[in-house]
Amino acid sequence: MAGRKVLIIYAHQEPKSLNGSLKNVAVEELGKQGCSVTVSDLYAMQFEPRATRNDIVGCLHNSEEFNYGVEAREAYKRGDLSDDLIEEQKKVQEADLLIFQFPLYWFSMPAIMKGWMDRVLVEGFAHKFPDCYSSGLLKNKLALFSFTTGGSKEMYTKGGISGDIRYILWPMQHGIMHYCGVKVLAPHICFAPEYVSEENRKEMLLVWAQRLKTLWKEEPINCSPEWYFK
Ligand SMILES: Cc1cc2nc3c(=O)[nH]c(=O)nc-3n(C[C@H](O)[C@H](O)[C@H](O)COP(=O)(O)OP(=O)(O)OC[C@H]3O[C@@H](n4cnc5c(N)ncnc54)[C@H](O)[C@@H]3O)c2cc1C
Ligand SMILES: [Zn+2]
Repeated sequence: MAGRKVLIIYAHQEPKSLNGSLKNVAVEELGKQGCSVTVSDLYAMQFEPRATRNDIVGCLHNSEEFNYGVEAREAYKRGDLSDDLIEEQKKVQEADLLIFQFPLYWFSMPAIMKGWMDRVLVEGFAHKFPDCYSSGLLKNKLALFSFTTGGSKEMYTKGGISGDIRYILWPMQHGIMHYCGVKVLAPHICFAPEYVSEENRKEMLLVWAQRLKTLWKEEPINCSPEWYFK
């Protein structure tokens, strides 16, 4: 929808990958709609995934015993987080929609993206207990997890060898985004792109472009345990 702001957090090393193409499709389609689209290309940025002392500029709140969560929270209050974190938080703050685009790594997101979650979603910025879930500090935003797999759709079913794909989404969608108050749109999954024909892959990109055309009319999922485990 024209005027909406979208942040794509993208984790793939290779621009020619299917993930790269899916990211390009989103940039193009949302751009056509008049959205302003920003991409955090994590590998290209050489984004630091480790949560360390380096994230805090200047003196520590407690220099005797380092506690990352406490130090990040206090540094956020003082405006003393490292520049890369301040930059990412600004992008998140401005966005109406966050799209996470990545290949599934060990039933999860790649470490570089998990590092983005660990470092950017600081207490005081994204959540502050009891301001979590429906009152999380990033409420009024939407998130969408768009990813590719090695395994087939059949493998990722309840009776399948890998179990329902929704089990994998619980930590990412509920544990991270919902915890921070973000409403979650249905995930977009391209199963096993390496093992299908070129034609099928082109179809996957078309389906994604098609979905994006009416994305702003979608209702968020009911992000509760039942959605994942019933
Ligand atoms: C460390 C690690 C852990 C993993 N863990 C898991 C796991 O737990 N579960 C699981 O299921 N999988 C797992 N995988 C597999 C991984 O999820 C898949 O390899 C990945 O999702 C495939 O996506 P890709 O973008 O990298 O594919 P690519 O190999 O980049 O893309 C597939 C093909 O699409 C082609 N392509 C790109 N653009 C277009 C276009 N516009 N039109 C047509 N074709 C195009 C590319 O050229 C390529 O030939 C793991 C992989 C690694 C490395
Ligand atoms: Zn939830």
